[in-house]
Amino acid sequence: MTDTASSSTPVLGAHEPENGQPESSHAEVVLKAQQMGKEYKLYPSARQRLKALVTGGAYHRSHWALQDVSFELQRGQCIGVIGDNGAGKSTLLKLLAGTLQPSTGTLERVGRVTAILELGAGFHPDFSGRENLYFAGSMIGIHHAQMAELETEIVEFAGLGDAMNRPVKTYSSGMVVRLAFALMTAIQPDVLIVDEALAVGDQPFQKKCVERITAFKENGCTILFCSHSPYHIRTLCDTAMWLHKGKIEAFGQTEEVLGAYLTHTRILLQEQEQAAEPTNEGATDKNTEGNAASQKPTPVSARHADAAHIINVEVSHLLEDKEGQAPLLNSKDLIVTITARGNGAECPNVGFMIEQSKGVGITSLATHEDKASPKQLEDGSWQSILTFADLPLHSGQYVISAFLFDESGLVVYDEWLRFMHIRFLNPTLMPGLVKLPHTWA
Ligand SMILES: Nc1ncnc2c1ncn2[C@@H]1O[C@H](COP(=O)(O)OP(=O)(O)OP(=O)(O)O)[C@@H](O)[C@H]1O
Repeated sequence: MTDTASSSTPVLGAHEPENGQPESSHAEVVLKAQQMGKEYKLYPSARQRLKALVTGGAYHRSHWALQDVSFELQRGQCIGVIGDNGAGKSTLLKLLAGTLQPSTGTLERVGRVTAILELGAGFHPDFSGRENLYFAGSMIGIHHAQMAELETEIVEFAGLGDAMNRPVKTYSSGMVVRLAFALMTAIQPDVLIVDEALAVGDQPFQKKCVERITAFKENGCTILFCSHSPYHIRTLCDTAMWLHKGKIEAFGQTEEVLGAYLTHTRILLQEQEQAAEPTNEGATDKNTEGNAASQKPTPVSARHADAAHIINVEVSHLLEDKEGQAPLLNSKDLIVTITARGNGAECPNVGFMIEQSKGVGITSLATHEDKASPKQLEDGSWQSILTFADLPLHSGQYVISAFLFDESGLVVYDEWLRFMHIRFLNPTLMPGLVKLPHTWA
């Protein structure tokens, strides 16, 4: 694959203020992207690429790694960038670092931007670690005299001992990370961009890096941090950006965005597992055929031709479906309004059940059990509004059912079995299914 928009890509990069803009501690916004996009041009062969260069013709296929990305970063913010493989994270970081140019849109940056991207690629493999400090340092604007002052501190942080005098090509990837991180963070930048660097180092070194990043942040440095590790994102970042297929899917408080992303990954995993398993679910549950259409709320008439009694079940605060996903409950409270018709003047009872999407039951409730009869409406129908305040479920996908019983609660008149799938995001991320009432002593 080729990128015609970029020339050779310096991967350890630090950039001085652009447009002659002075570094200012008053400027709150340090990075501003507007409708930024990145197109990679893919040529079927080197010959086609050459032909395109010579003739100016279009012999490529476009691949938009990023599209319509707009956001602002403020001084002192620490942003975690998350997303599936190929979502566009590295491309975004390279654009922000200035090692790639956007194909569309604009990017404004203030101050010194330092990026730790593909580690070690800025080092000369035949030079020793120590020589590389001067070599790679000069490429990021640290001149010889300044490096002589910084050298001791960098060598100490890297903790490579005598290996500093060996050629970098003999280093393990962990050793390269140590050297690169120590060098790139020797001078605090205004914006620090880190792409997965911490995933390579060992635990004690990761801790040192986290401490340095935290200290930078406290000193007002803006940090962009791409990682597949929810732990690191949560520890370091106050804000998170979820990139999905080259677009911003969510941007906001870390817990919320991470929660949404983890739910997405769990659902993906579940779908992959289901696709891998031979399924006989259809035999056990005729109402959930496992396709996206069966997960959408459907009017009763379409659902059960013979369901004469339950007129409507409405769940409040549901966000619209996205790409065939179950709708998302956009509230901490689950509020369900069940409207039903009884038998003549009889006051019926209604029931409600929540299950995990795979059919693991969580709770079943009924008005006759709770001694909470439905209220009669003017048109003669009956209505119950069920509220689960501060829903104690963990993030995940759930399926709900509604039932209509007779006055005694013994006869089932009608049922909407697993008629609606919903997703719920609990901002607190904990493993498990439900947060049980509890006390600590
Ligand atoms: N130089 C390139 N030429 C063509 N396509 C590219 C190039 N670099 C990346 N891509 C494509 O752009 C998309 C985004 O890639 P990118 O590396 O930014 O994703 P990512 O989110 O960092 O993925 P990962 O988590 O796997 O590192 C992918 O489809 C990738 O195949």
